[in-house]
Amino acid sequence: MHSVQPRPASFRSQGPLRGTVKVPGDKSISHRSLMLSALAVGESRISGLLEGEDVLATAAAMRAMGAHIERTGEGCWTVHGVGVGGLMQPASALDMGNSGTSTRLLMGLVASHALTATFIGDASLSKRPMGRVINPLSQMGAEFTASPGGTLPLMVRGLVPAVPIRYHLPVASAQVKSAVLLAGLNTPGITEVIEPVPTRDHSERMLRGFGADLTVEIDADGVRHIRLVGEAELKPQTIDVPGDPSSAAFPIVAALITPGSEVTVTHVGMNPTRTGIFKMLEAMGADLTYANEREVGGEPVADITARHSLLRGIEVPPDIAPSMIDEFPVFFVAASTAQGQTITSGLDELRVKESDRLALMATGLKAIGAQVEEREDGLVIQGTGGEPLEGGATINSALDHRIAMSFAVAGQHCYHPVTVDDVSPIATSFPTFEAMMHNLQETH
Ligand SMILES: O=C(O)C1=C[C@@H](OP(=O)(O)O)[C@@H](O)[C@H](O)C1
Ligand SMILES: C=C(OP(=O)(O)O)C(=O)O
Repeated sequence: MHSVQPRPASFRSQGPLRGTVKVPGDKSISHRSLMLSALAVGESRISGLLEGEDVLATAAAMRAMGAHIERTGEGCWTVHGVGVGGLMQPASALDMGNSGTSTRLLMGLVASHALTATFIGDASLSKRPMGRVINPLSQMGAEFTASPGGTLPLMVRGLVPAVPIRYHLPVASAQVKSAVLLAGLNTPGITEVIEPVPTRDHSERMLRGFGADLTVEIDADGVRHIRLVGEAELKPQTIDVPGDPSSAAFPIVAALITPGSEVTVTHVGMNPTRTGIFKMLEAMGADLTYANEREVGGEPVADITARHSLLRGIEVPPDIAPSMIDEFPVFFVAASTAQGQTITSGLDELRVKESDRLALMATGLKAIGAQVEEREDGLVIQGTGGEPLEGGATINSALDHRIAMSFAVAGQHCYHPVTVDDVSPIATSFPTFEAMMHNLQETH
């Protein structure tokens, strides 16, 4: 896990950003590829795995529950799975670090296995709500002892056989959806998740890729009914993890707001449940072009080129939020230097991420001179019309990698340097971020 000592860093405007970069593998796909490989019988091979702390926490947990997981080269891993139903009692508490995805998805896996596991995490993760997965998993028969407010540390005792459920998602969350589906893997009968607003569908795609019997039906109201036949047998796979669009958003926004910039990010995942950020930036007038569009391991991929653009403020439709949920912090940075007003709403979920991302972004952006109104469920931002922001402040990033990276990007287009109080959490999702930003400044 990242260092206990905070590591502050300053980010300043250093002229145009130019060059071609590759961002690390998709975090969501990386977690799932380790989990499903660990449940297949035989050897799976993964390339392009994100070697960030969140994913390493998943790898350590799957090892602690019996899978053989080995790193064979940069981003290359082999996994010998134990089979669905074969997870073993871990010898000690599973340390999830900063990772909500690891925690919630693994709670699902444990819920239908004959074992008891304790989940612990860092100060940020220990504040995040787990009731949203405890509820459906309790209906399936798992037992929980959680800290007050349904938080970590918590203990899960799985039930075998678990009880299949039909679960209406009360919140648009791919983590909740995935927790229930993963619990359904070792549950007799059909586990169904009903999803009124689509969220990232990597679990569905990958479960099918591993040979699970999973169907998705979209009814007349556009509601998705995801049905998984339990007691599945998963077959080992070879997985090439595409680059993470959530990580690509940082150099792309940096290029869009910094005059004279042109940056290409190669091999970016373009799954339509993830590309809301690019659509919204384009709606603001961003010059984005896509090349080399192809499919990699069941996921669409492209190379994206971003050129400096004068962005115009927009109203973001709330139903697009799940497809850009992690990109709002950096999107707010883009809005702060756009022409006119950007209005966002329906973003209550941002208050329960690694930090309260609405509050932290509003406070931080105001501190560097942006005009921001914080509302209950969104921000309203009056942009500078392309002028740099003032900068010259130290930002509280509250153990949140995306807040830290967003203000690093903001620093590219400020009159005075922006200091981020602690950049060490960036290693949870994007260990090469600082080096990449440096390269984009140096290649010209
Ligand atoms: O399923 C996933 O891999 C994720 C789902 C999202 O969380 P929610 O399900 O809480 O929206 C996202 O914010 C997180 O970074 C990764
Ligand atoms: C919310 C995030 O991750 P997690 O929920 O896995 O901690 C994120 O990466 O922005």
